Amino acid sequence: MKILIIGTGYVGVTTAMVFAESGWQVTGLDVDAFKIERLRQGRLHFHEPGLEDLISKHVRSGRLLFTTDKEKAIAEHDIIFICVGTPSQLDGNADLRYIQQAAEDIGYWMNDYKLVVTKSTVPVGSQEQIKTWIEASQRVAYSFDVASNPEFLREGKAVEDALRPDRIVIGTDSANATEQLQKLYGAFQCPWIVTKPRTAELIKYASNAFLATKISYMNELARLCDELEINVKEVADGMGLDPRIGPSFLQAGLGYGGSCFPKDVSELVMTARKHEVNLRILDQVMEVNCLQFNYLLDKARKRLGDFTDKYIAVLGLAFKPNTDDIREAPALRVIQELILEKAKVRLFDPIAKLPVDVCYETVTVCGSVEEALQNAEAVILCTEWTEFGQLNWEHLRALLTQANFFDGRNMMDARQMRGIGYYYQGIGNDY
Ligand SMILES: NC(=O)c1ccc[n+]([C@@H]2O[C@H](COP(=O)([O-])OP(=O)(O)OC[C@H]3O[C@@H](n4cnc5c(N)ncnc54)[C@H](O)[C@@H]3O)[C@@H](O)[C@H]2O)c1
Ligand SMILES: O=c1ccn([C@@H]2O[C@H](COP(=O)(O)OP(=O)(O)O[C@H]3O[C@H](CO)[C@@H](O)[C@H](O)[C@H]3O)[C@@H](O)[C@H]2O)c(=O)[nH]1
Repeated sequence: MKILIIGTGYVGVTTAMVFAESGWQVTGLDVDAFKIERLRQGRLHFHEPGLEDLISKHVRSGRLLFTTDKEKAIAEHDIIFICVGTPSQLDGNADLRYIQQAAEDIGYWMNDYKLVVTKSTVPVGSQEQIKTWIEASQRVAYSFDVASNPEFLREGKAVEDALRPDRIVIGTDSANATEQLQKLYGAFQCPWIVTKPRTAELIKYASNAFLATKISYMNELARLCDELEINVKEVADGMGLDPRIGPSFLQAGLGYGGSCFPKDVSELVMTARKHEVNLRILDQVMEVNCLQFNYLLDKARKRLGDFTDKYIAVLGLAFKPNTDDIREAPALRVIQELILEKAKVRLFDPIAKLPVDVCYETVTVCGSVEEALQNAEAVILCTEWTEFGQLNWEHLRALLTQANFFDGRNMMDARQMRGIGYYYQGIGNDY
C-alpha cells in the first residue's frame, strides 16, 4: 500500500512520519511549494520536538517523498489521507474550502479505486459531503471509499501522541476500508473503535469540547479561589487524585488557545444549533475563555493604574510551550489589549514569532528575557516555557523599574516571588 498525505502541516507531517516509521512508502502533497521544498531537505517548516530527525531519516532512506504535483501523487497512491486545515469562519462554522478542494482534486485525478481517509477535524456529516464532492468532480466513475480517522495529537507532544495513541477511531460503512486501515495500523497496541462516520466525527469534537470545559471550569474556580484565599493548584491536585476526574487539564490560566479548541468548540455549538439543540454549557465555556485574559489584565490595571506609556514585558507568545504555533494564542489578546491601552510592549518567546505582516509600532520583539525586562514596570507571563521557571528571578529584578509579576500560567510560587521582592499575582495562585 502506498500512502498519500494531502496537507503537510502539523498533522500531515506527523502522520507521514508515523506511517513511514511503520515501514510504509509515504508521499506528502501540499499546495505550498516553500513547505515542500524544506520537507524534501528533511527540514520542518514549524517547530515540533523530535519530529525533524524522524522526517529527515525517512527522506534520506527514500521512504518519505514530498511533492506539489497533484496529478501524479493522486494517480500513484491507493490510500489518501486528507490533513488540510479546517479553520473557523467568522460566524463560528468550520470553513471546509480546503477539504472541498482536496476532495475535488482527488475526484478529478483519480485513475482507479481509492480509499480516502479524513484526518482533518470535520463537522458531523462531512463524509457524505466529501463523497458528493469527489463524485461531482470525477471524469470517469471509478469506485472509492471514504473513511473518517480523526487525529488526537497535541502540538508540542505530537511525536509521542502519534506513535503511541490512546485510541484509533475509524468511521466508515465500508468493510474494505476497515480492513485496509486495520492493516495500515496493524502494529499499534491501543483500543480500536470502528463505528459510523458521523460517530467518529462527533467523538473528535466531543473530546476537544470536554477538555475545553475542564479548563473553563478550573478558570472559573480560580476566581473563587482568589476570593476565598485558596490556591487553585492545590484544589486541582486534590481533585485530580480521583480517578473519575484525573489530573490533566485542570490547570487554570489565561484560557485555552491554539488551532483546535476555540474553533472546535465553536463548530460543535453551531452543529447543535442547526439541529435546534442548545449546548448551553459550551456557550459558557467559550464565554469564560473569552474573558479570562482580561481577568489577569484587571489585576495589572489595579496595580499600575493604567498602561499608558508603560513598558510591559510579555513573556511567551505561543499558545502553549514547545510549539511555535500562535493561532488563537491568549498572548495575542493580551498584546492587543496592551496596544489599545497605549502600553509599550516588550515581547519575548524562545521560538514563536509574530507574523511579519503584524508590525505594531509599540511592540518590540526582544531576543532574550533580559532584553524584554529592561525598564519594564510589569512582567506578564503568557506561556509556561520551562526556561522561564528556571531563571534567577531575584537577579533579574534589578532590570525592572517596578517588580510587578502577573503570572498567566501560575508557573511561579507566590510566596517565593514575594520573598524576593516581587508584587506577584497569578490566577487563583496568590495564596
Ligand atoms: N494541529 C493540531 O494539533 C491538530 C491535531 C488534531 C487534528 N487537527 C486537525 O487537522 C487538520 C490540519 O491541522 P494542521 O494544524 O495540521 O493544519 P495546518 O494549517 O498546519 O496544515 C494544513 C496544510 O494543508 C495545506 N493545504 C491546504 N489545502 C490544500 C490542498 N487542496 N492540497 C494540498 N495541501 C493543501 C496547507 O498548505 C497546509 O500546509 C485540521 O482540521 C485540524 O483541526 C489538528
Ligand atoms: O490544564 C490545561 C490544559 C491546557 N490548557 C490550554 O489549552 C490549550 C490547548 O492545549 P493542548 O490541548 O495541550 O494543545 P493542542 O495541541 O491544542 O491539543 C488539543 O487539540 C488537538 C487538536 O484537535 C487535539 O488533537 C488534542 O487532543 C487536544 O489536546 C492551550 O492554550 C493550553 O495552554 C490550559 O489552559 N489548561
